[in-house]
Amino acid sequence: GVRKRRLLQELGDQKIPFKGPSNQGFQQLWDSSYSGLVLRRACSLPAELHCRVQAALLTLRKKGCLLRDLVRVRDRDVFTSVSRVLLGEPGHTYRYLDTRLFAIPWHSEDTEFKGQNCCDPGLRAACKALWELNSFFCLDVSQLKEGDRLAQCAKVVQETETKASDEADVESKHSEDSRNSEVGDSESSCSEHSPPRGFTRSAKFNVTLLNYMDPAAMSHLKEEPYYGMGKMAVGWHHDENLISHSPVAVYSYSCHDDKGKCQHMPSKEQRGEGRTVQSGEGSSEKASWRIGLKVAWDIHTPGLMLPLQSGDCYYMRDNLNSTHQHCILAGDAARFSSTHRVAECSTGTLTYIQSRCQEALCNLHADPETGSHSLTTLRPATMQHCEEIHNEVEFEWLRQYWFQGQRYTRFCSWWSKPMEELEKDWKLMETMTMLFLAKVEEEEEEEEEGQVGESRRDMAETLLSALIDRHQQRQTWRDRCHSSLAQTLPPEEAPVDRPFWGVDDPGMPLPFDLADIINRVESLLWR
Ligand SMILES: O=C(O)CCC(=O)C(=O)O
Ligand SMILES: [Fe+2]
Repeated sequence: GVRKRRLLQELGDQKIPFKGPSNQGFQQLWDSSYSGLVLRRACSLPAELHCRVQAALLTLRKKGCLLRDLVRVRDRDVFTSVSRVLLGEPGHTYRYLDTRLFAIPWHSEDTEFKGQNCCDPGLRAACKALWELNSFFCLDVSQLKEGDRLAQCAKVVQETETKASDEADVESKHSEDSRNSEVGDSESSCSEHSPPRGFTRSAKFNVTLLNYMDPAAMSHLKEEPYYGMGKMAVGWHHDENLISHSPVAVYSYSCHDDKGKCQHMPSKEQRGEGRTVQSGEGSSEKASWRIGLKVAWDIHTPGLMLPLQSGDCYYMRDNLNSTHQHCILAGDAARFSSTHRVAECSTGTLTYIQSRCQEALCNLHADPETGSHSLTTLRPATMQHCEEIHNEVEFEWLRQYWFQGQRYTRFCSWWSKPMEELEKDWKLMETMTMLFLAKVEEEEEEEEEGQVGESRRDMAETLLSALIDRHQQRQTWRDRCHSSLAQTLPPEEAPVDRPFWGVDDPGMPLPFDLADIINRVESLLWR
């Protein structure tokens, strides 16, 4: 907000310079200020992998899995301009812009045997292809060395300089690249004792966030404001929710018109870097997609702009993501990207939240005879812990999940059962809060006026702060669900405000609206 405004003010009408491959000093700039960026040209990936991945992306589009997210940016609801879907390790989630995405599990070799039937064979095959790409990236990133990076950089310049050259020239470079990418070859140049500078520890990418956008279908794309790089598909940002210093690997696929055909090697007319490039027959080339990079909060270092051909990959290594921002500049063709990440999942997996629920429910005792419930302890610290878990499961899981409508159950039922179970646990926690409240109010009656017991005050305060938090967050989710943007969604994608129940629902221990209860507990504390 403020920092950004100040930067734009300082800049006035001027633009900061940036360099692309055709500019003098591009390579030096890359080496000096963007050394964490690595480009892997399409030709250094196995051809079958390209074919499977590209077919998978088209399948996911055909099935309608890619959807725009209704995220929150500075307290405002906005749709992302790209459509997305998350794939990843079973039970993993990825949180960005106040939105938790739930991964469709990629069906790797080992999970296949467990006979899961959560999605149809076509979708399963697509997920598996992206898992294979993920495995390729895990290995490739861990093998990257300074030498490789420089070799790759040299090629960018080389290829740009010879852009007007014929196919034969490109063919020869392809074979050069595949030699370089052989494991044995690169191992021999590396001493085991001293990993070269810039060496990245082996990365285990646990999710990939897929992006898709067809610029032709977008009525308005923002202009890149600082450098004048052109129309942005994704504005300047750091990737959120990652293990610090972990790499990000991106596969870029721009699909040119003949659909379904595997085009991992860009044809001649697809290699241009911008509209300015003209090819032989007088037909103007299509503008390519580009990635923009800038040093965060710096208006002196020139920006870097890197055109991507279909099938190209890039890595953001080391701390590039934290020291720099990146944006995606739209080309003419529709484009997919698969962005592989090491998500920070300490509080973001299904097993994590399930075990949290178990912790809370330890404090709830069910009488085996009557089935009636009671609390095991009333210690404020324990109760606070339980109420926090209650809020966590409600707002970080249930409401996040249902806010995204039926989108998960439509394609893949993997999350359905776990979500039902989490909701059952949550409902037991509603019972716990009800019992806790009853205790706080009952002891009130037993005590003499004017004498407020310390422990009761503690209990009431603990309860009150959890209830206020819950009340406010329920309101925020109600607002998000009923926003004018949410109304524009078709029924199957529309946000669902769940859990929600009416005032006279006999199955629920407490009302949805907590205003009355909050008032009661507050007035009890004021005595
Ligand atoms: O599409 C890309 O190349 C990267 C998109 C991106 O920056 C993101 O999804 O965070
Ligand atoms: Fe990003």
